[in-house]
Amino acid sequence: MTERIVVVGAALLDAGRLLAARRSAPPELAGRWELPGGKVETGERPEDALVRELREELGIDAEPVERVPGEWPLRSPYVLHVWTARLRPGSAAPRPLQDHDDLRWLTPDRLWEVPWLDQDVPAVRELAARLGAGAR
Ligand SMILES: Nc1nc2c([nH]c(=O)n2[C@H]2C[C@H](O)[C@@H](COP(=O)(O)OP(=O)(O)OP(=O)(O)O)O2)c(=O)[nH]1
Repeated sequence: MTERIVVVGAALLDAGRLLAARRSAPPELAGRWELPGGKVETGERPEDALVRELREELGIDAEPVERVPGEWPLRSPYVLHVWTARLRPGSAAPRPLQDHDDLRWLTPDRLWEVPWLDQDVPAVRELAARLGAGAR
């Protein structure tokens, strides 16, 4: 059996808004929106992977808050785990430095205004429920 690899995605929240990031690569994912993050490396704690990826991709200093219960399948062997996170005091504002070419802070009523990656929709639905947003 192929080993599964955890991808940590951040539900970065600020003033009740969720940060969505538009992928710039690879071509099959470009133009679709996702939760910023990336693969957990061998021996790395998921929270540490999240902080590392958010620093690399967005230039921010983030604090993981809690794991959102659940696990969502991505392209094999990857599975998505989601953690809520917030900006630490003094952090720079997020910028699309790597992997993304646009960012948007979405209020709960606008969560579905961006074309999420198909495989992210169940996780975003879970976040919508937690944020008290409308269903889709
Ligand atoms: N970060 C992230 N990746 C996602 C999401 N949904 C989804 O299918 N993926 C896929 C895209 C990639 O195939 C894989 C994560 O790759 P990545 O490119 O973000 O991770 P990474 O920085 O660790 O990768 P690498 O370039 O160092 O190999 O998971 C999502 O919401 N967030």
